[in-house]
Amino acid sequence: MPTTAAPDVLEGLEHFRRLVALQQPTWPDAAALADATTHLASSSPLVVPAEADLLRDRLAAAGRGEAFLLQGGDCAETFAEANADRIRNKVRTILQMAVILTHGASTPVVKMGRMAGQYAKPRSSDTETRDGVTLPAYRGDMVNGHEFTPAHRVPDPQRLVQAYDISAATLNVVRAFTRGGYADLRRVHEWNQGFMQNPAYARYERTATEIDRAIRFMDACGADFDALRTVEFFVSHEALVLEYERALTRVDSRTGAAYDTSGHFVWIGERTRQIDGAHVDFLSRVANPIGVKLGPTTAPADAVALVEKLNPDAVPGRLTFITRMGAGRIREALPPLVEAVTATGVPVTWITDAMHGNTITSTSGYKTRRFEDVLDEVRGFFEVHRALGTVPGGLHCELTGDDVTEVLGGSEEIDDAGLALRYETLVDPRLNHQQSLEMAFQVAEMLRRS
Ligand SMILES: O=C[C@H](O)[C@H](O)COP(=O)(O)O
Ligand SMILES: C=C(OP(=O)(O)O)C(=O)O
Repeated sequence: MPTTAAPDVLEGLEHFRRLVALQQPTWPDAAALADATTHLASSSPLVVPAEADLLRDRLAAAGRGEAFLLQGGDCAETFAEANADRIRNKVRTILQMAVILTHGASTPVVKMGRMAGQYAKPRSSDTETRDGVTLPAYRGDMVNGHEFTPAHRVPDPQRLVQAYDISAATLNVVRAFTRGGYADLRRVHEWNQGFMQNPAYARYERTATEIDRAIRFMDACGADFDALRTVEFFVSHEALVLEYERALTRVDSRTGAAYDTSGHFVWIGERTRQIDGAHVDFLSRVANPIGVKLGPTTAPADAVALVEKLNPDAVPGRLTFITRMGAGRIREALPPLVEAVTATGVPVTWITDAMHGNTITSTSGYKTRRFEDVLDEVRGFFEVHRALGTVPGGLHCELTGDDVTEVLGGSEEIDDAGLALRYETLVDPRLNHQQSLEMAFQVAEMLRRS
């Protein structure tokens, strides 16, 4: 990775500091922050530009309807859970969903984790109050600790370094699982082991058997299966804490362009997508494929302005709009945006985040979502694109590979009381392993029809 760059590129990467950056931690110690970012700036990149370029091509294919993006992972990764078992469970869930989608809809699936960097969260409120005590809100392990004590809630810049180190270790495990034989399609049955006792798993098992039979047939015909041993797997996170993203941005000697090497794909959240804000400015200057979340209040003119600023050269795969409207709003809110953006002639990949517009509080007080609402938003997303003749390019989900009980419904019918059994997320509720597979079966049918 090169260290030299045209001065205007480097200067441009600092411009965000003159703009309003929402949702940033209030770091109490400027010198400690400078130490941490200096350390990060001299550390190795987590991903390299060529990988980001490859992903851009894959997302361009998804935007044309020649592939489908599956992006999933925790709402907020935690340092404590960055162990091989949890990482494997997440990777396996995404691989299983991808198999279901590929098999069900005969479409190549681009696999991407919300992983190896998803350590910072925007919050509705800067503070949290419990029993009369008010402390800074938890903003993700990259910023402060979840434990409700004054010491844990103070933003600590050393956490930026820890986030980098743990992301590097996570990526190492992800690369080992996806390239070292675990992801070999011939092991499609093994991924399901121990999960046979409910309808989603039984249905997965039937899919796996069909794939197995096809592979054995091709094997008998003398096909070469080396390509099945590894899968392409990309990592992504919300580019929220700009000190972290800036410190990991490097200039590519091949082209002189800047790349944010903290992940293959980074996105701007619904709360930080202001056209004249720091986040949009910073990501306009890196060459990675990037995303922007669009919520139900997005005006068509806002979406068009984002297209013009973030993809001025109309590069296919450069810009993904991740819509998160809510099941009740998507059918009205999405069409004007798609129409306005389509009229610009700039290629954009549209994907649905059917989680963030559907958050409710259960009667027992848990932040949750109804599986049926999530599914209905995905349905609405497909309907809108089908009606407009545009392409539903992918699915963005908060999910985990574990048997948590955070989202209501699904074939196990998690109810209000059931939420208490294994509610582990630190911020937003995730689909569990089984709900994720159920979702994939439903989406495969929608994709096949579209
Ligand atoms: O996943 C994201 C959350 O919706 C976001 O961080 C806000 O959460 P909050 O409303 O609990 O602060
Ligand atoms: C905060 C998130 O989403 P949004 O910006 O859409 O609210 C998220 O995806 O973690």
